[in-house]
Amino acid sequence: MTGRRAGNADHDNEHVHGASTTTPAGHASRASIATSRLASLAQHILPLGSKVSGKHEFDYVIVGGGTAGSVLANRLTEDYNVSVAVIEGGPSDVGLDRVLNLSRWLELLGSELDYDYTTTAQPRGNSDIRHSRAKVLGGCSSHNTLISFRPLKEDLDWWAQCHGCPSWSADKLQPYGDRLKLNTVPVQAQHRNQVVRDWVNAAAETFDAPLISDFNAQIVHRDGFTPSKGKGAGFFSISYDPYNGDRSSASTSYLHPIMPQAPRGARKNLHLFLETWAEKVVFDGANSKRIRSVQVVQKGGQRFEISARRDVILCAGAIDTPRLLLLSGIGSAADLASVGIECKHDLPGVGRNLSDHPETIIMWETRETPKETVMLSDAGVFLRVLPPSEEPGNGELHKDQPDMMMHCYQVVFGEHLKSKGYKLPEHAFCMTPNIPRSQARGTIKLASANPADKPLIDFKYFEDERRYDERILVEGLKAARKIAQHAPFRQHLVREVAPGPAVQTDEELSAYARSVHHTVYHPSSSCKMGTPGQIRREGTVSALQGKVDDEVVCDEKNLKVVGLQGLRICDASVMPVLPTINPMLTILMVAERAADLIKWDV
Ligand SMILES: Cc1cc2nc3c(=O)[nH]c(=O)nc-3n(C[C@H](O)[C@H](O)[C@H](O)COP(=O)(O)OP(=O)(O)OC[C@H]3O[C@@H](n4cnc5c(N)ncnc54)[C@H](O)[C@@H]3O)c2cc1C
Repeated sequence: MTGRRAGNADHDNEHVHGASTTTPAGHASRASIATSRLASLAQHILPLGSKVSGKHEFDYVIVGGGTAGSVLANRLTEDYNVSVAVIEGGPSDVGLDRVLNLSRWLELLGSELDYDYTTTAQPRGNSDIRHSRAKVLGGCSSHNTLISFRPLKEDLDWWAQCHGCPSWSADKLQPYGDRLKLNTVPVQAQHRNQVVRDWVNAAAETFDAPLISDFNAQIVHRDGFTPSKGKGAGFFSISYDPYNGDRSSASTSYLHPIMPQAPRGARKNLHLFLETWAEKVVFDGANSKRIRSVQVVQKGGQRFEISARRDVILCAGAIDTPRLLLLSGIGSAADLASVGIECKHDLPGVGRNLSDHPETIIMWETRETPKETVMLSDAGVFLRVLPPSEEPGNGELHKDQPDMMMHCYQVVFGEHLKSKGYKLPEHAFCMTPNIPRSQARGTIKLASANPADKPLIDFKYFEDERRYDERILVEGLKAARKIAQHAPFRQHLVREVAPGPAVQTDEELSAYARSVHHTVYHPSSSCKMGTPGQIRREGTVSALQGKVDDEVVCDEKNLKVVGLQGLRICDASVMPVLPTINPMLTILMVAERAADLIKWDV
């Protein structure tokens, strides 16, 4: 099995396509469709508070029914006097087994439910990475692996102390983790196989790292990785139903209970525009700094505007939120001019500061593939591989925190090995060292003024000034080899397939690591929040430190786009830097807190 497979024909979701794209204008024709399911779906097309005269107007318009968007849609509609529209590019996930069954996640990559972005050429990295981004209700939480970590205290305090975000310190954001609706539990006993059990023990014993039985309990209640100085190994916590393997995604947790099929029926103040693409945000004719509506186009080609009495909230993710802003004339005036778009609001930070967690891979041939698993990558290890003095920028805060993390895969996870000429075995075990605090910062720019053209995504992998990123991967590969020597785990391994025993020096390991590297699929920070006018305390380019940070896109107090009214952002793009851990729960928590800020209209 490689990382990608073409998706099946989507016969399992046809029942939601038509109804889900219904608009108020199309109400009568849709209601006549002769199925009770569609009739019930049609009920919530006339939300309280909206005008029905063919004009689509709501209190809030959320662009993107993904991870963060689902939380906001739920929380804002808790007040039945408030109407909310969600504009989602993909279909509903209701009834889609290959989405709802977590073990089938690999089938979704590269399918029609994936925007499947590519990158620009990466001179120091791998130019062949395809960045999956889900095109379905629930967004990436509907096709990811649902590994679920609460953020480290040190990461949130880093936002507060070093990145101009005092409102998002650990004491302010961490309590929102207790409010999350997902069912997050450590991988259950029936899903733990002997190979991964042996690997977890080998990792812990090799590095004298504690065995962690519940990562989130450790992070929230036991001082995280501080007592072990950045080390820990264990089975992950995953958001799933251990009984049947179903996803517990943002959609199943926050939207399904308030959609028409829910036992208690739909919230009538929630309107889902599915398979509807937001092309741009539209300025108010009478106020050049106020956003009035969103121009959308539906699958059938119907184009119209959806207006917000209060706010448009962009939740389209770290790639599509900056793309949408740029297409709307909000961004760097020079960059917009270069593609022939009139600049309506000069905001240079849009699409800058793009970050990711790059990972590399080391693979061994094994004799067989174990059967028990949640989703093929059930455990991980955190380590400290460089001395604290090497920690870039914020050494004090992160001196006792991990600087390298590895997932394991109990299958042949070899997309980039194959394309680089490695012959892949039938059975394999892989370790994938990644860079929790990568120093590379990239950009998202438009290729043209045509909204249909995919953007130019340049992560600038391994271009950081200090070459910190590649050193973490080199040390990660060495750590993986040490784990592989530990009994009884080593008895599962036949031979090292990639990079292979001939690759030994740091230079060789770095060249290999970078040539086959992949992504943990965590693009973020491309419309970062901060304090307008803040001075940069740290950054990857030393010459910019001490200068006013012109990359702030939204105000950390309220997530409003700097200099505009009626426009907020809430998704992975606002995090000023990625947290050390896999970010989904952090993004959900940001959305939970954003809902409060919006309700209180800060
Ligand atoms: C394969 C994969 C595995 C991952 N595994 C994990 C993991 O195990 N643990 C973890 O913590 N993180 C994981 N991640 C990362 C995590 O899922 C994402 O960081 C997170 O879900 C992003 O949330 P978001 O709200 O920013 O965006 P999304 O969840 O991507 O939501 C954006 C939504 O906006 C919609 N949209 C975009 N543009 C438009 C437009 N113009 N008009 C209308 N709709 C639009 C999209 O269809 C989508 O539904 C993984 C990601 C991937 C891709």
